[in-house]
Amino acid sequence: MKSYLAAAVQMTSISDVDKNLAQAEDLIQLAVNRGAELVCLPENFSFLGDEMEKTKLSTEIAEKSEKFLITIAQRYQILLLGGGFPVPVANSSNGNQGKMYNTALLIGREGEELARYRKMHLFDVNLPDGNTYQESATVLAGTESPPVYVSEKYGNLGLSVCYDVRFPELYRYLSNNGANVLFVPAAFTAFTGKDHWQVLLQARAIENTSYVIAPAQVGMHTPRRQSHGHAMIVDPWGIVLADAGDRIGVAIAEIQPSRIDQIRRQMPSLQHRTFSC
Ligand SMILES: O=C(O)CNC(=O)[C@H](CS)NC(=O)CCC(=O)C(=O)O
Repeated sequence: MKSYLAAAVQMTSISDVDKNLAQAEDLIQLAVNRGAELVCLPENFSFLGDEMEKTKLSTEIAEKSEKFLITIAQRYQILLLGGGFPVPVANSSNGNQGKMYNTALLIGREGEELARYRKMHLFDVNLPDGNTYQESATVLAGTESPPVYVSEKYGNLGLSVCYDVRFPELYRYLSNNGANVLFVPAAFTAFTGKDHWQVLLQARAIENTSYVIAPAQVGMHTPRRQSHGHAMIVDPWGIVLADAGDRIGVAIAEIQPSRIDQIRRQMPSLQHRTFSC
């Protein structure tokens, strides 16, 4: 496997799907012009706004998001991760009427679906800044373990979404299943992000001796909702290779398979595990 460039996109999504997809394409084009072969979009890339509006529009958002990912992956001949968008729950029964899965989708260069993951951990948290988040009001938690897409060319790509990053067992599962590049697409809050975001990403990278690619939302989405930004790529030693800061843009870094092998030799902690819970 040769080295290649990966990009973590940082954008400010709002409640206008077409505008968001146009912004996403601009940033993808920027990344491709700089040589990226794997491009990752954050959670809520196609819609970030009122939860009720999201529920109402979920069929349209899902269709437009999937079509966009397929078209753009083919157009630019890249691997493209859509880091999270709502997909209505099929055959919903009893309490699940009208709910959706927060879905991440990885698409290949020919527009083929490579992996799909439904966010397992839902963000139901009251923050001290007065904001309350109740993701489970509109979203159903996924019940299938996250996938690892095994690729000769790009490494073994493990999927996750945002709040999942606080649950190290999910990433241990991914690395147990061969993952050495971990995706953490996010819309982290400004409040939690300033203290937790980078630390959590570096921890997941170090403890799994894996690359972490973390695209992010940034700035104000609604008058009350602000995201932390700092889309980044972390190497398997925990070093931040690229950080998009607090503006719209892309974080680009080289993924080197030889570096994964080298660090796993230098720090063989994955081989020294004795404890299982
Ligand atoms: O609210 C929306 O509009 C869309 N949903 C999200 O952005 C998701 C679920 S609420 N956000 C997170 O998971 C933030 C996690 C986080 O910030 C942390 O773990 O600290």
